[in-house]
Amino acid sequence: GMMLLLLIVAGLGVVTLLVILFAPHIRKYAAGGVCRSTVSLDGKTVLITGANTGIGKETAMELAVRGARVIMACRDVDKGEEAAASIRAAHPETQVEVRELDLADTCSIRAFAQKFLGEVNHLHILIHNAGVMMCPYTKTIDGFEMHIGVNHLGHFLLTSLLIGLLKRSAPARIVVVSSLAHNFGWIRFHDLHSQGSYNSGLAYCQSKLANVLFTRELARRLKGTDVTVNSVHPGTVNSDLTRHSTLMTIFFTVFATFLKTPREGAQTSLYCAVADELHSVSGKHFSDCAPAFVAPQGRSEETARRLWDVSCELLGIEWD
Ligand SMILES: NC(=O)c1ccc[n+]([C@@H]2O[C@H](COP(=O)([O-])OP(=O)(O)OC[C@H]3O[C@@H](n4cnc5c(N)ncnc54)[C@H](O)[C@@H]3O)[C@@H](O)[C@H]2O)c1
Repeated sequence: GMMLLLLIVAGLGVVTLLVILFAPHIRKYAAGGVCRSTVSLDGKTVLITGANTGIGKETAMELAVRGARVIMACRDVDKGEEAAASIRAAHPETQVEVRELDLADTCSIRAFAQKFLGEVNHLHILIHNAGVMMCPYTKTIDGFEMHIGVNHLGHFLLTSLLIGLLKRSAPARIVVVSSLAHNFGWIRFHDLHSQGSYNSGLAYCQSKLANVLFTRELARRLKGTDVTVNSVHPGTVNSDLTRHSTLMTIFFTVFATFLKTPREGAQTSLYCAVADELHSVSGKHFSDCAPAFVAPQGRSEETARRLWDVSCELLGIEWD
């Protein structure tokens, strides 16, 4: 017994030593791709959802530094203003503005869009970044399950309201922040809102698969418009996304060295938003600033069309 304990302790010691020794290499690997484009965004307008924290805030800052007017659409305006102030403090020349948008409320989305359309003449880059992960079972104001409601349906409605403006501003790009988690999801058409049974992890995966399918179908419909749309896996990023799950929070804290920083996590969104070589690439999925694997269920045109129709029906909109 004593011998075994000693062996375990020694083993753990060796592993710890190796991790410490190789930490810089692990960091380098975890950091993943970097957006190397130097494109300037002077005169361009960018809209990004959930921009007051994590990946969204870093994405907003970088695009603003490149000269764009960046509109940060946030559920909590005070937190949004705080984030905007910290961006301005670090980069006084930037143009960042905050607007209220709650993706869990279609009235808020419509009010936001109406105001936005009255305020801006162009929209060149739209980034669907906001997301909720593994929250307890909750419904949006409109009665949608929170993950599918915010991560997919909210962004679906927002896009439908701004698509005319994007087309008029072409060339324009849409970036949908999905996840590797889409691999573990499937669209439960018989119970999209998990009323029968709820698993917060699966509900998240379903919504991130919906992001991939939406990207695919929207790209098909936008052919010939010079508006492109691509989806992104940002990497495993040390952010507040895990706030609803104690287990995930512990996991993310323990393995922090293996994770990307929000700044590193923003690179693939930035790449899809600005890289010259992607000017006519649409309907694709990216990770580490490179094309990435899409699960078979994310490649099904049939599922993508069906989800499109169901989404229109749930939102009470016509969009063809
Ligand atoms: N962190 C990761 O490891 C990881 C991995 C894969 C994908 N992602 C995706 O990246 C995106 C950004 O996540 P993050 O890691 O920066 O986490 P985060 O929690 O810091 O950012 C999410 C943002 O979405 C906003 N949001 C949530 N509900 C909203 C609502 N109803 N209306 C408006 N805004 C709302 C939050 O306020 C927050 O600002 C998410 O879509 C997430 O699914 C993250």
